Amino acid sequence: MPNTTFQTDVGKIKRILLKHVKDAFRNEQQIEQEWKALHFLDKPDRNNAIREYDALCDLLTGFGIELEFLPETENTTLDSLYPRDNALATNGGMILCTMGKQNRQTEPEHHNTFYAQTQTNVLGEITSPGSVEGGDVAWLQNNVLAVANGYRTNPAGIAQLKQMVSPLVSDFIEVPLPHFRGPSDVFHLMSIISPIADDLAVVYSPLMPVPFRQYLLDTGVRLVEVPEQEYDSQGCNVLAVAPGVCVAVEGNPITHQRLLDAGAEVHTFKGKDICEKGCGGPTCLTRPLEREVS
Ligand SMILES: NC(=O)NCCC[C@H](N)C(=O)O
Repeated sequence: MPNTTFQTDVGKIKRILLKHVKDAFRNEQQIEQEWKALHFLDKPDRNNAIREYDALCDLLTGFGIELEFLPETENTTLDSLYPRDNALATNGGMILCTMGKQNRQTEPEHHNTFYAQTQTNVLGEITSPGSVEGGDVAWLQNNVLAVANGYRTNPAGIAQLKQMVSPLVSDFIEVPLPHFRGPSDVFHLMSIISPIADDLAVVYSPLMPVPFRQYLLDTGVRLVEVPEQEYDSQGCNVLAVAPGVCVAVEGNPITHQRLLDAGAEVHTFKGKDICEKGCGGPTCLTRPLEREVS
């Protein structure tokens, strides 16, 4: 029997937490009121977003993944579509985040309710003034946790996280992020890397700190480079549903071909209204809860 683990971003996903777009984008009025303030690139079309989201759910179900859904909530914004950012998965339990983006502060409490209802263990919570967003945290091979230091995840949050996970990890790597487009932009660790298998990752090298990129190479990770023209269309944000098996948003043909050339399997979905406009790819849309050790 394969073992379950929470400390990988590439093991075969057994159970995943989502927030359906019909519940995150509750109605036209909410979309109209929020999209500019949240820095969406354009106003989402709710009906098309629902079609795209249902197709993504079908794709995930096709891999035998058990889907769980956060409920509709009055006090969350369009950004609650991206539950990866609200919580981290560890073998000691889930860690609730404190969001760096002010308009997302209420999202983690709904994860807490869900975890209580489903008897999912919670290890702890990042508390203010610390902030950590799940998109800034990735598991690498050999139980190494990489955490970005940027506009969404700050040193106080990193210190809390480090203390919480120290008995669970073999190493804890801090990755300083550049300013790039500034604090209003969404720029996470997973904007520059998506682990695909223990020895394979999709990366956007122009924005990677050299020591982090070198660490990956030194530990035997092959890098699939995202070209500049596919960065804004979430080319670098790819969800591994099993080692070497990827789910990616349509429209990044160069990255996808490079993944195929590296021996990966690529499954695409349409993400104009659920990915591109809100600046969140498939890793952001999903909070894997359990994976299998490969
Ligand atoms: N992990 C991610 O990259 N999440 C994307 C979140 C997008 C959302 N519009 C945000 O600004 O937080």
